[in-house]
Amino acid sequence: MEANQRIARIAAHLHPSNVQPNSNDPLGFIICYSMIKRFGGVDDDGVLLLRYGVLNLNVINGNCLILAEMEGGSVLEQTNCRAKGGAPGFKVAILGAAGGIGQPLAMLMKMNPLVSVLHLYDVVNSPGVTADISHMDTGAVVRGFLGQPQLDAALTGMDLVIIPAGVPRKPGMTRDDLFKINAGIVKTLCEGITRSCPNAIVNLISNPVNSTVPIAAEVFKKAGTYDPKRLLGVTMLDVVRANTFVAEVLGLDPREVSVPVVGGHAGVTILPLLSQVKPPCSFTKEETEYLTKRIQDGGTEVVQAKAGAGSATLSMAYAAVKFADCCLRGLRGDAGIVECAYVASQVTELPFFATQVRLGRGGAEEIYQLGPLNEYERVGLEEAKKELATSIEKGVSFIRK
Ligand SMILES: NC(=O)C1=CN([C@@H]2O[C@H](COP(=O)(O)OP(=O)(O)OC[C@H]3O[C@@H](n4cnc5c(N)ncnc54)[C@H](O)[C@@H]3O)[C@@H](O)[C@H]2O)C=CC1
Ligand SMILES: O=C([O-])CC(=O)C(=O)O
Repeated sequence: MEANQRIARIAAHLHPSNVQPNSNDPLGFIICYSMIKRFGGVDDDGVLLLRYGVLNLNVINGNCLILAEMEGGSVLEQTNCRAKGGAPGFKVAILGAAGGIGQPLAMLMKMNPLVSVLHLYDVVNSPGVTADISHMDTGAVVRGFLGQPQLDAALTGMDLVIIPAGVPRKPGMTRDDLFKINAGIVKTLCEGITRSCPNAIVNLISNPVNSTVPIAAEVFKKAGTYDPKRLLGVTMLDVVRANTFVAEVLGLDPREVSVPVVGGHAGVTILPLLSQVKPPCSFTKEETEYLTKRIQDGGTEVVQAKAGAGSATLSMAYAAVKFADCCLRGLRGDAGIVECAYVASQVTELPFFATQVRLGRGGAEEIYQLGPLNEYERVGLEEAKKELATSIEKGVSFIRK
């Protein structure tokens, strides 16, 4: 029997969750190691013993094997397949999965019933995080990917890519101070997306979001894969904070409060629209000033409290999952999902702006206008736009230069 026929026969006997096509080789398959063992095991020389005969395999330590080009020596690669799933759902990749945000985000996404496959990519420690999270008895299959050579494999076939990769702030820094390092990281990761999953929804967390989203857009434009509806800067943490702080002032449960936060994600560009809070309410001048400042400085509050050990990670992971879940429900076709995000926009004269958007199968399918603003918010809007314009231009010229 031809080697490829034998591989196909092995594959045919496995549950679909244990076998998938190898995107690098049309005749190859990726098969879970545990299944290989069930079919007879691999001896010390890497010979796979099967009912159907013997395949010579070059085993690389790991849990998952890629079978390809079986004649004239085999090619196997590790992809760290640990769990089995098979439930219908979406394929999600987290880039920067071993970081302060990445780890709790990965854990929470593993708990999300809409996720069937979870790819965890980082340049360090992703095998450890993957092994750890893969023991959770939830449905999603988890696979780990380490370092740039595995970026494309991490991204292949993904429906949603969440990016918390990059350095965080230390006290005294602005988010813009992170541009130098994070701009290049975001560029590299987005280039991977253009190659491996150009139709995926992208949730960009890496700071400075006001600039990294324009960077991503330029990378996608350059590759001819740009769909503005599918690129979303994550500003959900501003909304989460606003809901919490407003609820404190009003003496309400934060889950009952909804505050639109528009503009961008840094300092004065974070503009909470307190005149549009639900349930409808009013604030004194002092309350308005206190709340606006606290929401705008929420990130700095955490950076200072962590005193050099990074910025918000746990609340950010919570916010990222809340937002990702909305994106997945939108992809599923659920109606009426509206959240704030930093997107390509015509709401103001700026090319990017955060507002409420309706999430659907295509991503941000509808972008809502700002609605009526009071005088305090109109002044804030002008200030926000000035700073945003500079940050957007900085991101665009990073790629165009
Ligand atoms: N949008 C938002 O609301 C928020 C954004 N952030 C931002 O998120 C980013 C990550 O923050 P943390 O998780 O606290 O930082 P962290 O340093 O704990 O984790 C970052 C991870 O990114 C990885 N990484 C670095 N270069 C990479 C590359 N080229 N490819 C893949 N992974 C790479 C690192 O190895 C590390 O595991 C920061 O830029 C931070 O400012 C943080 C909080 C809120
Ligand atoms: O403040 C930071 O550097 C991290 C961040 O974006 C936030 O917590 O909102």
